[in-house]
Amino acid sequence: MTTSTPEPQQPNTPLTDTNLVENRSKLSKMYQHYVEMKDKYPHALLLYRVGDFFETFFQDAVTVSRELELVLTSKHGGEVGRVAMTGVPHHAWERYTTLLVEKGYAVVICDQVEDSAEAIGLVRREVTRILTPGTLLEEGMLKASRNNYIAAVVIAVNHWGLAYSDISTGEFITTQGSDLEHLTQELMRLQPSEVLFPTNAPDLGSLLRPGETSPSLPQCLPPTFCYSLRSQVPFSQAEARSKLLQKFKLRSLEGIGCEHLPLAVRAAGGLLEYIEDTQKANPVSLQLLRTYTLTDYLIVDHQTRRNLEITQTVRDGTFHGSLLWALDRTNTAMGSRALRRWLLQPLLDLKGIKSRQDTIQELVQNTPLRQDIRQLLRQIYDLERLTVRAASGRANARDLVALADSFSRLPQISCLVEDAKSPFLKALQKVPPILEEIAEKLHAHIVESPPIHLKEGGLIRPGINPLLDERKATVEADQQWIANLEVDERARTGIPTLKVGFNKTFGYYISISRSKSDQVPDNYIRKQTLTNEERYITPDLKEREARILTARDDLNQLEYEIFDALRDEVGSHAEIIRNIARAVAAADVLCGLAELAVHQGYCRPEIVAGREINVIDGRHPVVEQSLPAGFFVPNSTWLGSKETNHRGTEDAEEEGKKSTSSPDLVILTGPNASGKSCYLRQVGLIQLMAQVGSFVPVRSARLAVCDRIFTRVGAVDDLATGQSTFMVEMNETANILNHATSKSLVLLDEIGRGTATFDGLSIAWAVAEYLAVEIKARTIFATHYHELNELASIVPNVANYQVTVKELPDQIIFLHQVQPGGADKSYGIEAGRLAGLPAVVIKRAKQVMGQIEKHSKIAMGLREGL
Ligand SMILES: Nc1ncnc2c1ncn2[C@@H]1O[C@H](COP(=O)(O)OP(=O)(O)OP(=O)(O)O)[C@@H](O)[C@H]1O
Repeated sequence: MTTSTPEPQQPNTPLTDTNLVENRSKLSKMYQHYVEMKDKYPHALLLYRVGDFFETFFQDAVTVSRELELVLTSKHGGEVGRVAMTGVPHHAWERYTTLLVEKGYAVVICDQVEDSAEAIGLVRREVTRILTPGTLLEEGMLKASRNNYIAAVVIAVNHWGLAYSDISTGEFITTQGSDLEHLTQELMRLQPSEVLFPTNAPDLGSLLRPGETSPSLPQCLPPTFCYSLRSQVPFSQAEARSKLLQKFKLRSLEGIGCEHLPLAVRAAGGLLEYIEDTQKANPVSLQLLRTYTLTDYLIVDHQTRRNLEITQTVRDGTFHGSLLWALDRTNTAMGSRALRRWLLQPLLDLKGIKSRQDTIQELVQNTPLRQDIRQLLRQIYDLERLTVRAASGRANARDLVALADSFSRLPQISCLVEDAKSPFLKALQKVPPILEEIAEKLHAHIVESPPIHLKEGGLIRPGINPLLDERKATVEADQQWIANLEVDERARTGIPTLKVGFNKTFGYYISISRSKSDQVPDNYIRKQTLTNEERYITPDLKEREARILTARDDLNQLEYEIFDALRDEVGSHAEIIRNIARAVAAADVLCGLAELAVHQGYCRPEIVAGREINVIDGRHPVVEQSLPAGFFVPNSTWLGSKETNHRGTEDAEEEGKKSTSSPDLVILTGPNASGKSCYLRQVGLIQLMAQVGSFVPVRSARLAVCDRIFTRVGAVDDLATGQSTFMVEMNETANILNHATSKSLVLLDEIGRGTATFDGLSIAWAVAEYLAVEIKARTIFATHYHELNELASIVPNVANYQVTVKELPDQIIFLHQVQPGGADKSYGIEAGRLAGLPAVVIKRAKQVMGQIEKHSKIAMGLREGL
């Protein structure tokens, strides 16, 4: 972000930059205060409360007017003349602020903190909240089905620390690593809305919007995120550590696993300081910090996540058509967020995978149990976010009723799972009794449909607080007196059109048409004359009115205090609620996966030791759902097994008994659009789903756990980094060859297409050979280079498969079947014909191909040492 020297302005044009105010004492008092506040937050937009509006002035007014398409106007700012101004109604601040934050701005809310009627001189205003993309808590600003992460990064040479939090759920996690590439990958997994980075650079304090760069940011930080450049101080080891100890009331960080991870501690401490700084009046309630290690999870890098379309499609970035879309049958917002997290972080740990599988299996086998739990889950609100709102004093009465309603469902769920055997259902067998007590109390205290506003009464039921009831009775009696007044006075005065009314300026009044004003009794005091009516008050009426107004204020205050105490009580049990919320979220994910398994015919994969990937009749979970039922052609996969190989052919049972080994690397050929990419992704998705603990779209499967899944799919120019198609392809391939192990699954869809045919073919050959011979990674290599089929005759752990088509005289029928053997034709010219290339071009292409085939003889031969 750059700051430029402002241009001098014409004398009569409104000031659009605080830096243009040469003598601040010439500003009126309110603007002097505004400018003082603005100095403290030069990189944020300052929304300043003036009466019923939040107003922005000077440069902020210009920005807000441009970004929100609001009228830019001006106001008198004292002796300096007019000042640029854009305002939004105060009750709609959330809507406008959300738009600004979504555009990557930080917004500072400077609100009135005293009643303007009681203020002596300038109304006191203070910063009550700073909103940045990563620190949102307001319900309307967050997406229910995904976490809103804020991350902090500390880099020391080649090592890094990364802490992240979703303050709307209280999740707070840290880790440390030694390869900057891993840091990039973690950030890409998390997709944080904001990343803090400590620096001493001059642009300290800036919030860089996506795409904006700064020399302070190291290359490994992807430019697609918002970055907050923060001071180094809170990120220092001493500051950060003591901040964490103090926050979590600990004597050492040993118990949470990061005492010896200085970079993780620095990132977490710096993040905590920022979170507290932005929340001001209502400190956020965070869970105890947790430490994790990257090696605890299956590594799925960003390219692979993208290629396998885990959370969004490659083509247009939509959720519809992604794996998450195909698998999500959850019934709660917590479950939906958890499923996303699980898919982005599959497991390596066999025990973890099996306990998820056991739970799904129990739910698949017990349909009434599954359906009853799902029915109850639908009635459970977002416990995670509601709890944070209660604990940070932000929940309204509807939030507390939602919590109470949800707590009341928990004992019903626990009854349902009373006899359950699997770990995730057992976790719901015991509901902490305190939650039932809280639910009862909340239901007893708060009315069934409370209003949104907390300070206007109508929250608390009668019979809860004698003082409250007494005051309510007095107000009601006085209101009744006023209600009767109209009837009584009509009788007394004999004026049938007499009315009692109320307005904000005069309060209650008696209205009489002017023609009858001569019949007005002596005790009426005239207050206002309109065209056709006279308005009067009486001392009695004013006395009642004063009593009602004061009593109503007291009443509302008392109701608020009772509510506030209830909210605090709920907040004080945040930890207990969170534990149950976690259990509910997991149960929801697993119920959803079980439901999916039943409806889509998924099976439990057998997770085995070793390197085997053995799938009988696998299907692509997303493509299958997009096609009419029964249209998807299942295909089997056999990789990496040294022993029994049970194949998915007709005589599977027979073959299953044979003791043959399956290849490590498969060369997959087949015409365009025959289904190679689909098959490749299907294998990756089945493996990933299995490591999430889900059932998978197969007839049966034996799968060993992978340490990483790599994909290299398609060819796209990376315009953002200015890299050519071929360079992107080579970078990705290099990354695979440098990191894959014999426990990895590598899925390659075309290598070497972006360069001259022979260069491309040579690279493809060498890459395949290296993967099979040196790394022995389980690999499927889809290619149009049939020459690669020769590799199988030279290298023993390589096999050829093809996606078959049926060739008719004037068309090709796609069978989408993967079978042993290599395709001898690519049908590329045929595909061109189908796409509508002119007949003369097709004819000529066939001639040229004939010539090339006649003269070309490529002999790969043996690699040295083979
Ligand atoms: N097993 C299958 N059953 C039914 N339809 C399939 C199957 N596999 C693929 N398809 C359909 O065929 C279309 C083309 O598949 P895919 O993109 O995988 O072909 P491809 O061989 O990779 O083509 P290209 O070589 O041009 O990239 C898919 O969009 C899908 O609808």
